[in-house]
Formats: sequence, structure tokens, C-alpha cells
Amino acid sequence: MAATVSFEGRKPACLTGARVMAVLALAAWFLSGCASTPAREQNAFVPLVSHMAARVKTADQVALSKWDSGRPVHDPQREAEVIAKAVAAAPAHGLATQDVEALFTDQIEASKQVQYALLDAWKRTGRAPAWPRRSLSDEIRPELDRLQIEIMADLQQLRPLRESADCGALVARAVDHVMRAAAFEDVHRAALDRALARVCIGE
Ligand SMILES: C=C(O[C@@H]1C=C(C(=O)O)C=C[C@H]1O)C(=O)O
Repeated sequence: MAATVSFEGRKPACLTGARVMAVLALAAWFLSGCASTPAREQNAFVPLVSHMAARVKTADQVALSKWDSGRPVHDPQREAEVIAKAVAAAPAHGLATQDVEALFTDQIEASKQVQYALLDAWKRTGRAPAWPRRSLSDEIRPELDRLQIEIMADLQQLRPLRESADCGALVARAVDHVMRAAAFEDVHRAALDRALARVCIGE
């Protein structure tokens, strides 16, 4: 046999049964660890973080629409509407109006952070990407309204956990999970951190 010939009849020390078993066990342990990583990341904050990330990502389309229309990033009337709608829905979700006002102020700030960053980048090159255009009033804002409803429902579910000692760590892990799954860019990640600023209570 080739192996016998090449080792001149001696069984190589590195191929003892015990060592083979040890290597296999190590591989199984390593693979089981890899396979279970995403499951561990499925903590209770993942839905909220996903919806907030989707809201942050929508800012790409908002920025593009504003590039085309020349409208300012900051629209105080729309912001007041967004916050008023969320605050009106707060009692039905068992949430304090001040809490909801703070959380949606953060969502809006996060959106503007992305918009300013993208518009600046486009100004530097003198052009915006050739993405398909979507209407701000008929498509993008209604999508933001839908995400607002999802975010409110998530917040209702998370009420006790938001006050727990490990809230910050759970949120941070959820961010990592969502960012990896969606392959977002640095600008979105920074804005998502901004959006999440007041999710944990009593930090
Ligand atoms: C998203 C927009 O841009 C800004 C961000 C808003 C938001 O995140 O809801 C609201 C108004 C604007 O200040 C928009 O104009 O619709």
C-alpha cells in the first residue's frame, strides 16, 4: 500500500487512532459553535433592531429623492407629523408618550444622518447613483409609516427587557447580527447606533 511504502512500514505517529479522534472531536466542536452562532444572536431585540435598520436604510431613497427635488433634508412639518402619530399610538402600546417621543426623535435624527452623509458624498462627485427612483410622498413616507407601526409593536413586546441589566449587550449583539445579514455600510451602522440610543432604559 502506498502509505506503508512511503513510511517504510512504520505507522506515522501523527496518525494514531487517539489523535484522529481528537482532531475529529475538535472539528465537530468548532463546527457546532459556528452553526449555533446565528441562533444565539436571535435575541429578543433582533426584530426591533431589524425594523430600525430598515428605517435607516430607507434614508438612501429619501436622500436620492431630495437630491432630485432639491428639497431640504430637514422637514420640520413632516417630523412633527411622524412624532405626533407615534405619540398618539403610545398609550395603546402601553408606552409613555415621552419615551416614544424620544425614540422617534432618534429615528428621525438617524435618517437625517444618513441623508447628510450620502448627499455630501454625491456632492463631492457631482452625481447621485442611478438607482430606480421612488416617490417620497407616495412610496417612501408610507413605508416609513408602516415601519413605525412595526417598531411600536416591537417596543410593546420589549417593555420589561428594555430595563434589564443586559439590555445594552443584547442590543449590541442584535446590531451585529442584523448588520451581517444585511451587509449594510458604515454610514448605516453609525446611524443605527444613533437610532438605538435610548432603547435601553436606566443605563
Ligand atoms: C425622511 C425624511 O427626512 C427627514 C426625516 C424624517 C423621518 O425620519 O421621518 C422626517 C422628516 C425629515 O426631516 C422625510 O422628509 O420624509
